[in-house]
Amino acid sequence: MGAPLVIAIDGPAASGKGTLAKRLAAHFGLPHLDTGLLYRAVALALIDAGTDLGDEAAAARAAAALSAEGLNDPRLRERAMGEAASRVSSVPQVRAALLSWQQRFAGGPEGAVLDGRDIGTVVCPDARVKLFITATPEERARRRHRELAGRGEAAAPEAILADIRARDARDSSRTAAPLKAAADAVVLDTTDLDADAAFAEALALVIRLGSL
Ligand SMILES: Nc1ncnc2c1ncn2[C@@H]1O[C@H](COP(=O)(O)OP(=O)(O)O)[C@@H](O)[C@H]1O
Ligand SMILES: Nc1ccn([C@@H]2O[C@H](COP(=O)(O)OP(=O)(O)O)[C@@H](O)[C@H]2O)c(=O)n1
Repeated sequence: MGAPLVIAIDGPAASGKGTLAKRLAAHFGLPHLDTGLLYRAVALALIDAGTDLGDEAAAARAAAALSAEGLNDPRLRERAMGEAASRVSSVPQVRAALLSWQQRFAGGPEGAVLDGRDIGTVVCPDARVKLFITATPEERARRRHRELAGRGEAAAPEAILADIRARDARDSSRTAAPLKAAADAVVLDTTDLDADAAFAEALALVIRLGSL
């Protein structure tokens, strides 16, 4: 078996990083972790317990108690959960509790594909391949709107754009592991690429950067 292939994929909301991560993982036969689900699950645990999302100690306890089964709840994909996850994810104790989980996942013998906000900067700083996926806020809002509508969750497109802008601002400005491209990440702007074209570009980058 060759050296493990760890692929770190970061980027803002609805940039397409999860779609790419899933397809790359399938292509290379690697396990995939959508790390946003961990933060969404912490937020959902607080909501289900009727606890204020601003209660940092409760958020840290929920992060420490997280179980893999909790990540299958379909409510995690709801629109409000992205915003709630963004709030709890700025708590350093929450991030610390989830870090070892993510690093254990990435440390398997074949490697792994992880997508999130701080994979290339904090979780897997030694990843062989780091991609930072972007698209304009308007295009990301269009994608998220289509996705939510497809699942029967209707919302005004302008409200989704406002969500995306607010989340970008919060995720980029927080002190703990802010959203940003690692210095050695390659940026892929998918604004004018459909999902297949984005995958073709990402695959070519992984092959080149990973010397595969
Ligand atoms: N390049 C693309 N062009 C158009 N739609 C896309 C593209 N990439 C992903 N999508 C769609 O946009 C939505 C958000 O993609 P997703 O991968 O979940 O983004 P993220 O993980 O960055 O939040 C999904 O419905 C997905 O199918
Ligand atoms: N590695 C990560 C992943 C997500 N998050 C947080 O969790 C929120 C939800 O992430 P997500 O990836 O599920 O959201 P989308 O990009 O799919 O909308 C983000 O807005 C971040 O605040 C994070 O801080 N670090």
